[in-house]
Parts: sequence; structure tokens; C-alpha cells
Amino acid sequence: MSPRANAVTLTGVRAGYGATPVLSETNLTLASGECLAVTGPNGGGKSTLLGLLVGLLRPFTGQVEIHGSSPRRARGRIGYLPQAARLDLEFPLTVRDLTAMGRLRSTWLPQRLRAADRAAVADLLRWVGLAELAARPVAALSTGQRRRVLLARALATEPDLLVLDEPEAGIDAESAERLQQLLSSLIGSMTVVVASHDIEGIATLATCGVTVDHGLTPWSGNGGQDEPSRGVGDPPDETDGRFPEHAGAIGGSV
Ligand SMILES: Nc1ncnc2c1ncn2[C@@H]1O[C@H](COP(=O)(O)OP(=O)(O)OP(=O)(O)O)[C@@H](O)[C@H]1O
Repeated sequence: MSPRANAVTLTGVRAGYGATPVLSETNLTLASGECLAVTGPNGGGKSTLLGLLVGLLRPFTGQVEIHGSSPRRARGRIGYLPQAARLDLEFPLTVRDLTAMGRLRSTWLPQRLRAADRAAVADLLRWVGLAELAARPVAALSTGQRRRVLLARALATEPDLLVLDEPEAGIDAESAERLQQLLSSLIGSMTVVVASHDIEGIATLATCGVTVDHGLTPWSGNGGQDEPSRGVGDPPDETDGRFPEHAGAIGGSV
């Protein structure tokens, strides 16, 4: 099998807020097309790790590379679904407008959407099951519908790397299942990083996983048979050791 280019590389990263580090000496590599599950306790540093990947946070020391570039340079290749709690969606944008923002190449130049952009937005809204709500203000959506429109916006950028921060947070079982189906249909077509507390759900999607608790620990359980650097294997105990068959076929490393 030919080696694949790394989508994500973190080398010796130390990062946090103010002068306080959350992550120290953090290393991670993720090959293109993998789906990395990011789990761990509240405050462990999952969103911090994701913030580094999308360029919202710069490391104190060390290097973050997305397809060989800095996250800021690579931002056109990254789709990001932020954590729900960090978003204020009470502005008067419609579902269609918010999704279309993902098609804009910059946020400060006045731009017109081309017909192809409008068609892509309509396709995405159909795909996430929100076509009929396209003209509705985002503020009038339910939590699950908001997660889906934000997923559509993240995908509207046609990303090589999709970064999702707790996509299942605050949504009902039916919406969670729909999200799960949407995500599973993306696996393999792009690199995906998903932070989640739904360990069982994420384990069915992911090709590899890490637990983040002020450092990164790969999900292990392969009896040390793999190369020590590979971050693939069984999920943490909460899943009864279930992990999809394709896990380990392609691997991340920490
Ligand atoms: N903007 C910020 N300024 C200062 N400290 C922050 C900031 N954001 C996060 N922290 C701190 O950094 C640490 C890691 O937070 P982070 O949000 O990355 O954790 P998390 O694993 O995503 O948590 P959760 O599961 O609760 O979402 C926590 O101690 C948190 O209080």
C-alpha cells in the first residue's frame, strides 16, 4: 500500500491559554481519509486540540501542520463545527445564508454567490434534511437542526479536513442517529476529527482514537502487537471493547 500524505501533524506542541498550558509535548499524525475520535473528560483539552487544528489557537511552542501548511494557510481546506455552547446563533441569518457562508472565500470582501454555489448550498441542505427550512432564521431552529445546518456550513467549504466538536451535544436520539448516518457517509471521502462524549457512537465511526486529558493517549488494546507509535486500537472501556472492523486498517499516531 502506498503511504498516504499526512492530513494532520502536531510536533512537540505545548498549548493553552494565557500562560497556562493545557497540552504539553503533544504529538499526533493523522493520514488523509482517517476518522479520529477524540474523547476524554470535561476540561481535558479536546476543544483546545481542535482549536489548534483549525487555527483558532496557536501553540506556545511546537508545530501544527494541516496538509503540510499552517492551519491559517490551510483554512480553505478545513470545515469546522464548533461546540454548541460556544456559539451565539441568535442573529437574523437564514438557514440558507448560514450555509452559504461556507462557500465564501473570505468573510470581509463583499461577494456574490455563483449559481454553482447556490446549487451546492441547496444540495447540502437537502442532504442534512433542512431544504424545507432554508428560509427560516437560524435562531428559530431546534438544537438538532442547528447542529445539522452548521454541519452543512462546514461541508460547504468542500473541506479536506472536517473538524467536529461534540456534534451530538444537546440533540435528541433521532437527530443523533441522523447525524451519525450523515457522518458515516462522509468517512473515507475526507479526513475527519470528531470530539465526542458519545464514546459508543463515535467508536462505530472512527478509524482511530485518542483520549485527551492534558496529554494524548491513543486508544490501545492491541496487546502491543502494533508499532508502538500507532494510535489505533480498541476504544476505552465504556464501549465494551467494541470497535469497527476497519479500525486499524489505516492509522493515526501519537
Ligand atoms: N478561552 C479560554 N481561556 C482560558 N482557559 C480556557 C479557555 N478555554 C478552555 N480553557 C481551559 O482549558 C482547559 C481545557 O478546556 P477544553 O475546552 O479544551 O476541554 P474539553 O476537553 O473540550 O472539555 P469539555 O468536555 O468540557 O468540552 C480547561 O481547564 C478550561 O477551563
